Parts: sequence; C-alpha cells; structure tokens
Amino acid sequence: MFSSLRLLRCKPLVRARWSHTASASVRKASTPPPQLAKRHEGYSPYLNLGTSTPVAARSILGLDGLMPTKVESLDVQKKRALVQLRAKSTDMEKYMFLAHLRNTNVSLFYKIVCDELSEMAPIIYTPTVGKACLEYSHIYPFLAPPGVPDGLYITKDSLPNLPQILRDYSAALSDQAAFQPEITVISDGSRILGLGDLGMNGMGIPIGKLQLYVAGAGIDPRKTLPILLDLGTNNDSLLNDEFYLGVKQTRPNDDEFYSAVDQTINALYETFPNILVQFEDWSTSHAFTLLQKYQHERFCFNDDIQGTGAVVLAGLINAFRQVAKDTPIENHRILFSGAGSAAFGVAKHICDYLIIEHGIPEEKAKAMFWTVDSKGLVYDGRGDKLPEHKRYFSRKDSVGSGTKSLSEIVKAIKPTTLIGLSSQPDSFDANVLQEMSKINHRPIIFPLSNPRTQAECSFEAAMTHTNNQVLFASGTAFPPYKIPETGEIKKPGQGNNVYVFPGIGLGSIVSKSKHVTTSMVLAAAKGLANSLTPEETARGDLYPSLNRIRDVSATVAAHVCKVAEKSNQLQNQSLAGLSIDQLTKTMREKMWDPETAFNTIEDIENSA
Ligand SMILES: NC(=O)C1=CN([C@@H]2O[C@H](COP(=O)(O)OP(=O)(O)OC[C@H]3O[C@@H](n4cnc5c(N)ncnc54)[C@H](OP(=O)(O)O)[C@@H]3O)[C@@H](O)[C@H]2O)C=CC1
Ligand SMILES: CC(=O)C(=O)O
Ligand SMILES: [Mg+2]
Repeated sequence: MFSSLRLLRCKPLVRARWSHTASASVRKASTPPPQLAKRHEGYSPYLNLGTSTPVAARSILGLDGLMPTKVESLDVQKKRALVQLRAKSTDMEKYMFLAHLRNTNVSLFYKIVCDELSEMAPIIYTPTVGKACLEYSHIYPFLAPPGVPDGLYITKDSLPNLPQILRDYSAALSDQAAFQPEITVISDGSRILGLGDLGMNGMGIPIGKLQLYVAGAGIDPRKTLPILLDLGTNNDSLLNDEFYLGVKQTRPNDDEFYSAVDQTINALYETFPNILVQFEDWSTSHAFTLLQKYQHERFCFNDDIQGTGAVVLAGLINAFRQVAKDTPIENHRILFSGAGSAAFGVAKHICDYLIIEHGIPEEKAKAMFWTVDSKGLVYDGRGDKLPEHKRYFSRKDSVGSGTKSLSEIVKAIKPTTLIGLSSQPDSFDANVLQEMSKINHRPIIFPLSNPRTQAECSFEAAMTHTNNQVLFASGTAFPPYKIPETGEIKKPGQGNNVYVFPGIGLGSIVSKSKHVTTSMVLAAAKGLANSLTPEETARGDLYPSLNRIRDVSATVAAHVCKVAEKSNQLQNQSLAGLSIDQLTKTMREKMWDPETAFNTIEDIENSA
C-alpha cells in the first residue's frame, strides 16, 4: 500500500528536462543513470515537467498511462496556466495558484513570472504578498504539496542542529553539491512591510524576494534559501489565532535574540561558506545592530537600509535632473516622514552621494535633511533621548517643531522633496500635497510605504493636488492616472528596492566580493539611475520599466562589480579589468533561464 501510494505521489511529478527536440539526448537517456534513478525516488518540483514530459522519458520513468498522452511545449503550458490564473477573481487566489505552481513545477512558474513580470510582481510581491503574510498560517497547507518545503523555518529548538538542518534542506531541494545555496533572504518577521510584527507569517517576504532574485537577476532557484527565524511574536492577534503556525510565545529578550541570530549566521557560513545573506524586514533597532555587527565581518547586506537607500537615491538622481534648471542640487531640501531603518538608510545614502559626487561638505549636506517621527520633527532640543540612528539627521535648529501636523511642518521647512517611510496611510493629505505644490513648480513626492494600504498617498491624489506636476514614486505601484482635462495617461514611478537588490546580489556573488560595501551600494544606485532608455528619459520616467528588469539588474550588477574591483573587494579575478559593458554582458550571460537551464540528463549526470 505504502509503495503504491509513494509511486503515485512521486512519479507523475517527476521531471527531467529531457531535450524536447534533441533525439540524441533522448537516446542517451534510454538507460537512466543510477544517480537519476536515485534522484527520482523523491519528489522534486525542479524535475517535474508535467504535460511536457517527452514520450521517451515517460516510458523510462514508468509514467505511461499516468497522464494524458499529449506532450506540450512550455509555451502551451504557460498559455493554459495564464488562462486559469487570470480567471481568478482575487489577488489572493492568484497568489495561492502561483505559489502552488512554484512548488510543483518550477520552470513553468518562472516562465510565467519572467515573461509577465509587470503583471506577476504585484501578486508574488507587494501588495499581494502583504495580504498573504497576514494570512500565511491560514493558507500555508494549500501552497505546496506535502513534504515540499517553501522555505526553512528555524526555531530556538533547531539551533543546536542547524548545520545538519541546513544540509538536509539543501538536499531536499537538490541532492547535488553544485546547487548549494548562494543567497539567503532571512527575516524574523518582526517588521513585515508596513504591517508590523507578523511572526512566522512573515515567511512570504523571503520567499517573494528570492523569487524576484530568480526573475530579476537570473539566480538559479536551486541556489536560493528563504529563511524565517521564528523566535515568537508580540502580535496578540496571532498568539490568539488557533490557526497560527508559528512559535506561540512572545519574543525573547535581546540577549537571547542576538545569541539566536549569531548561532544562525555562524551555522549558515559554516555550512555554505560563500553564501550572501540579505537581512530583510527586521525591527528597526535590531536591523541597525545586526548590520553594524556583520557588515564588515560577513558577506551580507540589509535590504531595507541599503537596498532602499540605493533605489530611492536612483529615483532622486533622475528627479533632481528634471528640476535642475529651477533647483541646483545643493539647494534641495529633503523632508522625510518616518525616521526608521528605511528612512535613515535612504537619507544616509543620499547624503553620502551629495558629499562624494557633488563635493558638498558633510555638515552642509546633512543640513539639507529633515526627519519627522511619531512625535513630530526630530531636533536636538526636543527633550527626549534620540536613538543613535535619529541623531545623525537631528536638526540643530527647531524650525518646524511644536506641531505634529505634517502640512504645518512642510509650510515651515519648504521642502523640495517629501519622502514617506512612515507606514501612515494617507498622511500626505490634500493640505500637505497642496502645500508642496505651492512651494515647488514640480514637487518631488515619494510615498514609499508598503503595501499599498500603508502608502502615504495615492498617485491620483498626488496628481490631483499638484496640478499634475508631481514627480512621483511609490513603494507599491499605483494604477496609471488619466488627466481629466487632457485625457493624457500618466504612469507612476515605483521606488521599490526590487530594482536594486537583485543586481546588488548578482554583482556581489559573481564578483565573489568579500563584503557588500557602501560604495558598492552607491554604485548600484548610479547604475540604476543611468539604466533608463532614451524613451523612458524623454517621457520623464524616474525608473526603468520592470519588464526590463534582467537588463537593469545586469547593469546594476556590473556597476557593483566594477566598484568591488576598485575597492579591493573583487575575488573573481576573471572579471578584473573588464569594462562596464563587458561586465554587463557577462552578468546577462550568467542568468538562469527557465526554458533551458536545468534538468538535462547531462546536468544530472555531471553534477551527481
Ligand atoms: N519602497 C521600498 O522599497 C521600501 C519601503 N519600506 C517601507 O517603509 C516603511 C517603514 O519601514 P521601516 O523604516 O523599516 O520601519 P520603522 O518601523 O523602522 O519606521 C517607521 C517610522 O515611521 C515613524 N512614524 C510613525 N508614525 C508616524 C507619523 N504619524 N508621522 C511620521 N512618522 C511616523 C516611526 O516613528 P517612531 O520612530 O517615533 O516610532 C518610525 O520612525 C514600511 O512601510 C516599509 O514597507 C521599507 C523598505 C523598502
Ligand atoms: C520593499 C521592502 O523591502 C519593504 O517594504 O520592506
Ligand atoms: Mg523589506
């Protein structure tokens, strides 16, 4: 009974990317190598070709009669899947459909995501991933067939055995040493987007980010490792939810927390010495401390501080270019609503750029910034003890203090640029937007909080209240806006770190960089800012089209790599001395392609 069940469960899902056309490959496969047979004992979504399993392969694998006879191309499979996907009435249903596809047929999933990224990104990433995280424990059992891991869940109890758990996870994905993970995105679920502490439910974020690494930078999916460090949650509604699947206890104190993170990071590098660690969505104070602790010691970066810093800087470089006639760069006045990890990361990267690229002295550059937190303007004389990350941009003067009203603060400070990283929905209200419009012919307004429900304003509101003159980017894309008077359709910019983290990761991994340095992150921003096509620039876009993400990531990665070389970080000597164009080409060529990249019989033979 057990063995026949096992056969039914495993074999129809078995996939070998037997060449659809090359008869030589099929001939060669007529006697499957022993390691192939071994490999097929387990279920692998990487090997499952579904209805495109060739006839010869079906016969050898004992699949005759276990599926309809027609052998389809990947294109036809994609077409059918898209019909099903698009017929779903809610984005959550689409998320679940895609997650299940990802966990049963990896190449079909990535074929769809890569070909239709603009349509799929809002489902696998923000905004829908936010909703999926809120409901993760409720939907989890329906996202993957039993026994197929969607990511690695680490708890306090797993810490002593972590190296073995990591090896087992990697082996469950692929028993081939060649496919050791080379990048992990790790969160403890404590600050998921702008939605707060979601505990174990935050796993949707590492998964979504790594899917974008595959789609956006062509990282081989077998080399990606989503991790959720589940140390509990302080979210009462989760602790009281009977379906919550995470550890049902409140979060530990800082000593226990840092010890658990240390053990996790040490085990990761012990098991996979070259792995790049991307910290994602950690609560503010921990995010800064972990970055400070590990960035000069380990191969890692924090996406919310550094990735967001780079992406917003890139958009601002392009926005500043558009208003350069009215406002010389040193005259910009940049107001942040929000003074957390993302806001500090963004402000610091812009400030570093102004100092390094424009030669503005540090004190003068710092004086171009204002930050506002939940208590109002951040300034030295406020009377409360400011945490370290708020002190750098804390104002010496008190202009704009004494009120929590953002429109009053805007009126007092007269910013050219308003950036929202506060998770306060609609806090850029009509008064704020109109005030920005009175001060500037072309106000720069970036409501960057995620998902869309947390955004400081919509594109429509920003257009309406600025006489359609706004230079706009939001964290989660808003729909295009039709100007009522002219009928002209305007598309909003999307200032989301998706434009840079894939390129930062790719450039760092391919260059075999020792660390991810600030100069590499700044290079990523410049690479992104300069990656627009002449048409995009002429249209006034601030960011390139997401549909070109692989080209964009290759450019970003090339800039990262070049600076890694200049700053002595490069360890892949074969890249030394290459131009940006040559590096871009190399990066592009290295990208994994869902149609051709894995599972030929030769691959399996060679790597087993
Ligand atoms: N577009 C993108 O690519 C990215 C967007 N984000 C988004 O940025 C947001 C913030 O993330 P992060 O910085 O990590 O979170 P934090 O929790 O670290 O920061 C939130 C900040 O907002 C402040 N705040 C709260 N209420 C108000 C208010 N009424 N007015 C002004 N400020 C207020 C908080 O103040 P206090 O310090 O007093 O508590 C805090 O400084 C999230 O929505 C996240 O999704 C993050 C990364 C990337
Ligand atoms: C985009 C992102 O990283 C965030 O909102 O946290
Ligand atoms: Mg994040």
